[in-house]
Amino acid sequence: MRLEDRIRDIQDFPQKGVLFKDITPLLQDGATFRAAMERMAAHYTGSGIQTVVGVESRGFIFGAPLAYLLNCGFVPVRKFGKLPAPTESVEYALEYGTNVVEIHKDAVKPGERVLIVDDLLATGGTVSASIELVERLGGHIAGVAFLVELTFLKGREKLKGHDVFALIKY
Ligand SMILES: O=P(O)(O)OC[C@H]1O[C@H](OP(=O)(O)OP(=O)(O)O)[C@H](O)[C@@H]1O
Ligand SMILES: Nc1ncnc2[nH]cnc12
Repeated sequence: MRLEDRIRDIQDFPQKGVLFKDITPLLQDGATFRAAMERMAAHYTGSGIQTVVGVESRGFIFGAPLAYLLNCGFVPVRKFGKLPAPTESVEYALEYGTNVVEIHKDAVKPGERVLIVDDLLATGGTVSASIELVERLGGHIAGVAFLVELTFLKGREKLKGHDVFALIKY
């Protein structure tokens, strides 16, 4: 099964010049969504991941089932102002704009082996901010996983020293 057959290109979304990779057709097809989750989980079986961190909002779609398959807890990294308890915050730049992400201060314990998950790696700003949040709490980044990597945006260069895995590369 070719996962990329169920990812569609939308030109000039959300702004002119951006070729948007739309993952909704993949999610819509149960067999393809399951195959994607099982392939991602297989990559981390036996790697000792203790917690999966998913990045709002598309990272939640992949992070929660991955945590379930790996028998781990799930921790949300959320956009500014959404988490109710005390948080750490980091500002970052996106392919289109800037944003702030947050994590609950008590969400990760020092030394915990954390896997960060998002749907897509573009410039790497979002995931770098998420790594910083986890590291401020003393967590160990055991891996960073994506459904899609846009290699031409060179986000991987921002993630040097980390184990980066993507199921589909463009
Ligand atoms: O590598 P980067 O350049 O940081 O871009 C990748 C990020 O951009 C998208 O999220 P977006 O902020 O559009 O939010 P969404 O998940 O709520 O759609 C995507 O889901 C990643 O989180
Ligand atoms: N080109 C793109 N397609 C889908 N999601 C994105 N997030 C950042 N850049 C993106």
